[in-house]
Amino acid sequence: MYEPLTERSAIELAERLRLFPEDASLSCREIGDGNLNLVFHIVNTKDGHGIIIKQALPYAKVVGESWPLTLKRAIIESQALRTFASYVPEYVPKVYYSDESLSITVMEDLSHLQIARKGLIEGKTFPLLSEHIGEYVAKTLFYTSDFGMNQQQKKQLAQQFTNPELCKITEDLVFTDPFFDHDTNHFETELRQDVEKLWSDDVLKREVAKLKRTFLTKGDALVHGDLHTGSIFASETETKVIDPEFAFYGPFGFDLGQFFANLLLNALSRNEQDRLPLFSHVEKTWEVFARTFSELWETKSEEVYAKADGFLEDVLRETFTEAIGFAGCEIIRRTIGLAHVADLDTIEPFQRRLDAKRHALRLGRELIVHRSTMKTMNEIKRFFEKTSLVNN
Ligand SMILES: Nc1ncnc2c1ncn2[C@@H]1O[C@H](COP(=O)(O)OP(=O)(O)O)[C@@H](O)[C@H]1O
Ligand SMILES: CSC[C@H]1O[C@H](OP(=O)(O)O)[C@H](O)[C@@H]1O
Repeated sequence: MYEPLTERSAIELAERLRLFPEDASLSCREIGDGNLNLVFHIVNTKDGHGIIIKQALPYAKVVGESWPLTLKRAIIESQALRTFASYVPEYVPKVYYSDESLSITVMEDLSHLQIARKGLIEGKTFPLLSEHIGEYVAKTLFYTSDFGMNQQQKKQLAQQFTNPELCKITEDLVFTDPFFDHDTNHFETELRQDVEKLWSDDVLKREVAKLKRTFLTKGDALVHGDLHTGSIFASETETKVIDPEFAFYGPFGFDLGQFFANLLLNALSRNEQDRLPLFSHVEKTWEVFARTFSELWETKSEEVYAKADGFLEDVLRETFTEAIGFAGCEIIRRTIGLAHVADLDTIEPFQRRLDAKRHALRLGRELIVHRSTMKTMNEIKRFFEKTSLVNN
């Protein structure tokens, strides 16, 4: 049954599904710019109305057929979008249709918005981004956790979202390969000395090992699993989170950590005077997350220990520490691992790019190693400045 779609067969599929009026005149373009999947944008040229058909390939697009990858990720993605929509419909695209045998999700066209990473690289700030993402993360985590849903149902949901192949990608590419001399890594020859220093840093490795263990074992809630700024569409007023094919039952701090890291990666690409909006986004995301999660905990939790003195504070503290450590791993892997980010890779001139990447490696390390002693999110700015010192 499965066959990769073409622009022609994607239009035929849209017609068969009757997603447009009978007299529509459809055009289609494959616009996928991610690492893994095909994305078809189909538009009715008569009224400009569009839809998106996303299809998984049986391999990782960025590497090719030599890296086979489960098609099951498409059904995980459509089910995750639907699950998240039940808690935060305003922050996810509508799913119109999905088909497991074709590995497709047909969804709302968000082309009126811009991928946040692209906008941030252009210097935009998206004023509501952190407020929206803080609320999105708080609600999706709380409502899918043992605090916000029936604990028996949670176990069933966790089973449904068992996602071993995609988790393995993260275990390798985020938590392992960048910290060893592995052939998936790639980086500028000029960074070799800095990278080798990292590979021989036993203090760092011990801390990354603990973070990897947390990722492997801690099933707090249904996490998005790949919440970087390329997975977020935004405008001045709207925010939508796409691409949850890495969703699984993971630690509370994971999505926050990925998001913080990608904000900081953008800050690393900017001149000093233009970084403040990114630090503000990090602080605001945490503030909104902690406030929303606490309100839900106090008003909606059915867990008897939710009322235990200090328990909420303990959970928030643990989430905060995890998020900072995960952010450090994500910063390092996006600098020297397999999957880079345009924020760093497009910095010109070359010397400035190298400086920013060295800064990224120092910042990532400090966040990982000192995560337990950090008390407030505004300390991230202090670490950022401390690690920018040229003679560091
Ligand atoms: N709902 C959507 N509306 C408009 N464009 C989309 C939508 N979903 C994805 N895209 C486009 O396709 C690109 C790749 O999508 P993404 O889900 O990130 O794919 P991958 O899983 O391969 O990373 C996005 O960067 C965006 O340009
Ligand atoms: C071989 S997958 C590499 C990388 O790609 C994923 O991101 P995306 O699908 O959003 O481009 C994920 O971050 C993986 O770690």
